[in-house]
Amino acid sequence: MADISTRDLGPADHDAFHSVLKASFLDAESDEARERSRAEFGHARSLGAFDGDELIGGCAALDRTLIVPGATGVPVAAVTNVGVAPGHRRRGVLRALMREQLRGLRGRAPIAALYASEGGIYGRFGYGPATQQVRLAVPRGARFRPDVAIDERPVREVGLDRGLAAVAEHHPAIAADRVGWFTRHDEPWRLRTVEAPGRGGQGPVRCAVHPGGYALYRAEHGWGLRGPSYALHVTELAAETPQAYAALVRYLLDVDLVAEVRWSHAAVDEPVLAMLADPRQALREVTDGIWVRLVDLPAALTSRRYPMAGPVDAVLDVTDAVCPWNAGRWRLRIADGVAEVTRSEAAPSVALDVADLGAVHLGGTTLGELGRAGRIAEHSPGALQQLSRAFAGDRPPHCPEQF
Ligand SMILES: CC(=O)SCCNC(=O)CCNC(=O)[C@H](O)C(C)(C)COP(=O)(O)OP(=O)(O)OC[C@H]1O[C@@H](n2cnc3c(N)ncnc32)[C@H](O)[C@@H]1OP(=O)(O)O
Repeated sequence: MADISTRDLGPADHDAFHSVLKASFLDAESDEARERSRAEFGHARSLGAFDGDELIGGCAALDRTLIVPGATGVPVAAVTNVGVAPGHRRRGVLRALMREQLRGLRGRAPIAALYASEGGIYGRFGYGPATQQVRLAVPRGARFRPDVAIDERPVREVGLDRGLAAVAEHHPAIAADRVGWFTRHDEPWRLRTVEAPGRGGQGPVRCAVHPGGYALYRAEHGWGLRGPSYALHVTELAAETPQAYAALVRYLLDVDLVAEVRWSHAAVDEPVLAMLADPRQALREVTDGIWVRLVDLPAALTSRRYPMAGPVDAVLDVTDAVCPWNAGRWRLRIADGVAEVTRSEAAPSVALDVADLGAVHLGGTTLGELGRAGRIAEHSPGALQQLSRAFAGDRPPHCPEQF
């Protein structure tokens, strides 16, 4: 590692960074992908690792706003594009990048969030899995329960411009109380989610709009001996009322040629699950969603609310091997759902790692379940249960967006 250095990347570094990322993910390079990447690079803060003059690894962070418990939008560093060239791995390059990135994020965002390519990587850097997502598949024509009300106003297929106008119209109101959703004002989302070519045989993004919401989806063609067996892949389906949601799902479930409608980022409590007459028609696979890291512990814990909490006065003894400014004892007082966090010398109520606080930050994972796994030491009887309730949310957090 002695010969490895890190520094911020500027526009002149883009092409080398892009090549490292493509090599890291075993992707082919193309002019189109490079130009899309250049546009996104302009919105990100990117960091490179160099072996001499050669760029051999990097990572990036986008300045975004995330809805956290209490329905507050807080700044978050959305970490993405992490890669180390295949010939330079397992020599500590990622470790150097993560340390430097987190040092640089201090003072800019109280938390960082990312999707992990592999589940074994990021816990050691203080990230904890904070949301879950569901891969969901529902067969064409699956019937709704008779009591499901559908807003009968029509769903229409529209072009991308009108589809994005519908997103702009509906998304702010829908996202406002959805913990784990990003606010949507930004080009990176459009570049990554809408304009990127479909993977695995999926076509371009199509838009279906309803007066109360929208569906963005991609079609994957398929023809079998018994006839067509297309799949529709939902990129994002959001509606302001259950009736408008039902109208959009019904529309997708009834498209001709299609065998199955699939979500890759559905919520654990995706409403369609409770709408089906036969819930077994929905096949589900649950995976981790976004991982959260407290960059600045007191700023993070005070930037969210604790709607489920009674009064709390506890001392947390926190380990943080990567960001030493978070480590040590913190007194957490919560009153009326609002937290105050100060340094403390008092005896700890519980001892835990900063990654555990990241995991519970959005109110999905609970301190109780981490405690039952032996990850949290309780020094004051009852403290763990009290804190577990305080951090919990009333609905599973969910991030519908890949970044
Ligand atoms: C947010 C995102 O963008 S996620 C995308 C991450 N990128 C990828 O998956 C692309 C393919 N992989 C890579 O580019 C690289 O293998 C990386 C970035 C995952 C790791 O880079 P490296 O420089 O090899 O990691 P580094 O040597 O710093 O390892 C640090 C630690 O992580 C561990 N580690 C590294 N990669 C992995 C892995 N894939 N699974 C489990 N542990 C891992 C190392 O063993 C080491 O452990 P230690 O703390 O016990 O010593």
